[in-house]
Amino acid sequence: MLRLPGEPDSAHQPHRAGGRVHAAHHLQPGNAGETGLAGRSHHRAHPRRPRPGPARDGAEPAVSGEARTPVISVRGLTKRFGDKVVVDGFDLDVERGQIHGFLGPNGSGKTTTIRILCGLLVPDGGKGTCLGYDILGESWAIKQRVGYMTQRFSLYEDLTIRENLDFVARLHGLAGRRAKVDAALDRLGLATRGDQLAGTLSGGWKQRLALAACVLHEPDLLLLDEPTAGVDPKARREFWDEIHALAAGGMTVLVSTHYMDEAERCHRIAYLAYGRLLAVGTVEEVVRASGLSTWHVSGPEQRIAALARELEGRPGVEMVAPFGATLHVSGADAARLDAAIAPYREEASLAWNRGEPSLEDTFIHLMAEAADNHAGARR
Ligand SMILES: Nc1ncnc2c1ncn2[C@@H]1O[C@H](COP(=O)(O)OP(=O)(O)OP(=O)(O)O)[C@@H](O)[C@H]1O
Repeated sequence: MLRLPGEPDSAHQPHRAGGRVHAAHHLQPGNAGETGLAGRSHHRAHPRRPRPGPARDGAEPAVSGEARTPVISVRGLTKRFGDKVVVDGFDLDVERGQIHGFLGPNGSGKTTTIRILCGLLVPDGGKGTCLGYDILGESWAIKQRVGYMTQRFSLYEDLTIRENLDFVARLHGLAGRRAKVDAALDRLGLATRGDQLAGTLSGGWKQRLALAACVLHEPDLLLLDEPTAGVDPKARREFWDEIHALAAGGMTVLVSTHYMDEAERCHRIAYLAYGRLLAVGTVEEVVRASGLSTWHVSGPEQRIAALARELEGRPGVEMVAPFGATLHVSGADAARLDAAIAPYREEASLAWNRGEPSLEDTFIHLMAEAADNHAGARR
């Protein structure tokens, strides 16, 4: 399916043809329409800009002066589907070479925002730039320089690994196609398995292949929509090592995820709920800004289970979460939380320690606050 620059997205779901899945919107093997339209040789819409120095895993990337130009800078993005506001006054700045995590509950507007950023959806309000191009008027140029990996595996399962990569290279009109495909296979560690059907790969390998396809044209910005959903921990770790290697080479990455360990591997994160940005910053900044206080209490298993029930719902106690034989007890008002647990502090079988709220605690707290604020609001 061809999509013209700036054309609104009418097909949210990929369509099937001849048993193959075609993600109408993807820019990986994906945006066949886009690249097909480009049809021409792969030309850069703008000269490649300087890339920053290597990023350290989990730390701010080492970026110098000019490289600090934002790759994404948007203000007030708004998108409605019918009478439902799914992206609501969204602001974001992402610097070059950063891995920026995008988190939020199902339906919070992450995919919709990603699709606006790469020019596949036209927002109803707001403005901004992506890779220095206007997201409203220059989506065509943005599409050329972005790699977008959709939630659904959208390569051809009945083509081999090599054929898939070759197909993507053709779509992008890449010069030196064979060498680029060989290099991608090498990098993937699949040089000897190029003739294997993509459909026979495990989930983790499929995702790595999809990532390789996404970066074949060396985009400046990589948009990854839940790329490791359902993938086992080892494969997820390898996938993230690859993301870090790409960022160290200067690629900027915006990645949506539901996994807390993945959020912690990002330089910065943004948390959305009901289409609104509720928190943004490093993991430490987001946790600190939540203002949550947390106690960890451990003791005999049965006592801990009973204590969880007793604490649940007490004024000042927002969350009670068991982790094995330890409970994490949190609340936003430290004095009220302390008062709530005071009757139990002297109990001989219990050991109380002040703890750090986890990122998960922080998100649940943010979500609960957002639900309160939005109760009754028309979404
Ligand atoms: N093309 C569309 N037409 C109508 N509604 C849509 C369309 N695309 C998304 N939505 C709705 O917009 C809301 C936000 O969806 P979106 O996919 O952006 O959320 P998400 O945060 O990515 O969710 P998930 O984590 O489940 O992927 C959802 O309620 C979804 O059903």
